[in-house]
Amino acid sequence: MKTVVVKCGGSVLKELSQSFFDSMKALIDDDYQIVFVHGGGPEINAMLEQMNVESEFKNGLRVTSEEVLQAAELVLSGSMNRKLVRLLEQQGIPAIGLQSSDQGVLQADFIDQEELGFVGDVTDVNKQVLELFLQAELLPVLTPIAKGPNGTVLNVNADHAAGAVAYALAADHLLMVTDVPGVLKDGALLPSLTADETQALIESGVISGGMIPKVNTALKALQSCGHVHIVSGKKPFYENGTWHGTQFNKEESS
Ligand SMILES: Nc1ncnc2c1ncn2[C@@H]1O[C@H](COP(=O)(O)OP(=O)(O)O)[C@@H](O)[C@H]1O
Ligand SMILES: CC(=O)N[C@@H](CCC(=O)OP(=O)(O)O)C(=O)O
Repeated sequence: MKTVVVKCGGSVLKELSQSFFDSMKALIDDDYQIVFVHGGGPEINAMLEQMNVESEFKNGLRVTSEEVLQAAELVLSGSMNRKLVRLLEQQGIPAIGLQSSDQGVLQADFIDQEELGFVGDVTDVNKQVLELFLQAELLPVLTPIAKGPNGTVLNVNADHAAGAVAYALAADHLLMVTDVPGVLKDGALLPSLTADETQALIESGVISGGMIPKVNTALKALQSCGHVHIVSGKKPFYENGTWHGTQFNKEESS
């Protein structure tokens, strides 16, 4: 069985199109098993605004105080996870929502507690739990909240969480679904990128903001995962065995 890890950004969760779900069903028909990891950054921002709590990002990571962590958990597990599971079930795709700190589905360590607070990098994934659900033909839907050391709970960037899951499962494909058709340059889609080309686009500022953790995850994932794609959730991403969006390729050895 081939495995695809799908990361869905908060920017597009509300706008997933019917054609996106048709591509999901096409993958299932072609015998792929799927694990979902979702974000919810914009929704956490909205919640923090309502609470009058300031929030700051450093290198694409949200500085997470205890108060921010509570809001993030509330939004991610209480709202975004529920919405995504229901959407999948409405489409006839049996899914199960998992709060990833439970049973150490995701385990993480602090990145830099002083600088970032309760923010983690995934150190381990409880594959057994995921495999249990996959065997039962239930699509696991994971929050990017991890079990930290000494009873802590850590906020993980959802792109990084998806990369870690793809690595742990030795997934064949990592798909990062966002609100743009892929990596763009001057408005045009770049259908394929090597690591060197991607690095040059970051340095020239063509790739910026939220696209940076995404492409960095893509490059890291290439070390363990055969195929990495950034695609739009508003359009079909897989049709008749063909993948759309930007595909990342290992450098050709010279
Ligand atoms: N070169 C680029 N090509 C496409 N999008 C880019 C690029 N550079 C920056 N971006 C921005 O990255 C955004 C996607 O990242 P983000 O908003 O964090 O998405 P998500 O919530 O899906 O993780 C796009 O909406 C776009 O504004
Ligand atoms: C540490 C960190 O930055 N965590 C992210 C988790 C959600 C996320 O990554 O959501 P998107 O995929 O929609 O950006 C946050 O708090 O926003």
